[in-house]
Amino acid sequence: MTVESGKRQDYIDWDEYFMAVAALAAKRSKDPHTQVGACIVNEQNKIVSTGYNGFPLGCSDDEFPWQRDGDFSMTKYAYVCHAELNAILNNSGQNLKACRIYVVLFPCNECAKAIIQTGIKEVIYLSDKYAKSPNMQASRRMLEAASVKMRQLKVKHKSLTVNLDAEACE
Ligand SMILES: Nc1ccn([C@H]2C[C@H](O)[C@@H](COP(=O)(O)O)O2)c(=O)n1
Ligand SMILES: [Zn+2]
Repeated sequence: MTVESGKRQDYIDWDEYFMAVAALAAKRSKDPHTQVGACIVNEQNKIVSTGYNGFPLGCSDDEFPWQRDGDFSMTKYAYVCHAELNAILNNSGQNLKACRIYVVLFPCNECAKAIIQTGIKEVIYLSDKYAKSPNMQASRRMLEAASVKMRQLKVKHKSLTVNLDAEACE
């Protein structure tokens, strides 16, 4: 491989770039246990939308519960809008047909339905920590039946640092 042009060699590839954008979106999540981000990309490798898990508009992060256990209506599970659904809903009216979705955690069954119905053709995920749960199994079953590709991303760069110090850019 020639490096005669002097081109940088340790740049991130498209998959890592879009997954890093998803991971950055996850940093906006207020969920104390699991922060998920998603990034939707079109066939031209342009970002169409991003999202992270959080409560719907008008549902205060300080008033609604972040608990995982107890009565359903007293847990976050009754209220949280998942990263993938937020990314789908945040898109400003573009057709998502043939897009890819990069997501930090494998999509649940409800998000899988939305992914399929919008025409997204590929799910690229990092973690599959809930793979054994019935809702992830249902999700996989639906995505398979709908011929949505699924791929766990194996990255070259496990950690990327973003420097927001203005002086570091000089
Ligand atoms: N693919 C996924 C899976 C989960 N989420 C959200 C829903 C919750 O806010 C959190 C999971 O919480 P845990 O049960 O791990 O305490 O992640 C999502 O946005 N997308
Ligand atoms: Zn979901």
